[in-house]
Amino acid sequence: MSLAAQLPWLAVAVFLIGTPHGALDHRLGRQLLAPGYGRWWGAVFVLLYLAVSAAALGVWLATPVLALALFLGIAAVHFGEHDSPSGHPLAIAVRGLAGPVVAAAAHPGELKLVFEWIAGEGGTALVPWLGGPGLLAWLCGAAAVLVLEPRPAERLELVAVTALFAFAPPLLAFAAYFALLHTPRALKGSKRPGESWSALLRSAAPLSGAAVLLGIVGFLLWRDQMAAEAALVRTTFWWLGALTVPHMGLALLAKRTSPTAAARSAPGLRRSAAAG
Ligand SMILES: CC1=C(/C=C/C(C)=C/C=C/C(C)=C/C=O)C(C)(C)CCC1
Repeated sequence: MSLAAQLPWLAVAVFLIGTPHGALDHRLGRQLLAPGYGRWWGAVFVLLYLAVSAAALGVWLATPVLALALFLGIAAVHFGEHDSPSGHPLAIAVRGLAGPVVAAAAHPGELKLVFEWIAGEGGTALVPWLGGPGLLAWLCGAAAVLVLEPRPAERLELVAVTALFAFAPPLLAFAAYFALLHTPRALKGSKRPGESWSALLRSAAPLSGAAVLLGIVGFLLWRDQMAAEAALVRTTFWWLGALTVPHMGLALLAKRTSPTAAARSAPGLRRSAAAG
């Protein structure tokens, strides 16, 4: 499948299906901020969230290659925490890095082009690192997880995700992983006891709309400077990067102040908190 043909899938997976799972952050924000700021908690939340996102965007603008490397690392922790039930650091690293490392080994040419779109020409230099030494280290870690992990479902999921990134082209593989595995699981973990799916999605609607609007603005700004394909891919991953930083920071803060409250809003943390 050509890169251009993968783009609609990427856009649907990220902006339509994936957005609501981050757009529930205001619930955690309220728990954290309402006791101190009363009815002003919403304004404080929006200001802090935007400030952290803007700082993350600043890193993308100032040093895109470093930002891409950091993004891959941060995302690995995010995905690994959500998707490895054991909560063990090795399992987290192996699950979280499966996509970048396997895609770099199996589809180096295509990934180089995608990284060039995201971070400029320098971005391509990350691919041989990921697909060479990265792959070797990852294979050792994955072998250890497969031997030591007692849950067949976790072993099977690791094999399935590896196969997905090995056989499907990178952007399509990411779209499938994000829309079919990561987002449903994260949304399910955010559901409060007794809450219906429609109530959950209604609660995510305002911030989802705002976030998608930001994405559209980003795309229109980049579109003047590069081809539409590159603008869409750059916007998508910069946008994900800018929103993932406050999203994870909030979950971390909540975990420190109240592990049970955090567990209700962030499924990855529930597992880690439960694990210790
Ligand atoms: C750029 C890129 C990749 C990495 C994507 C990442 C790291 C996404 C992170 C998303 C997050 C953190 C979402 C939060 O909800 C892949 C899959 C290696 C291959 C295709 C190009």
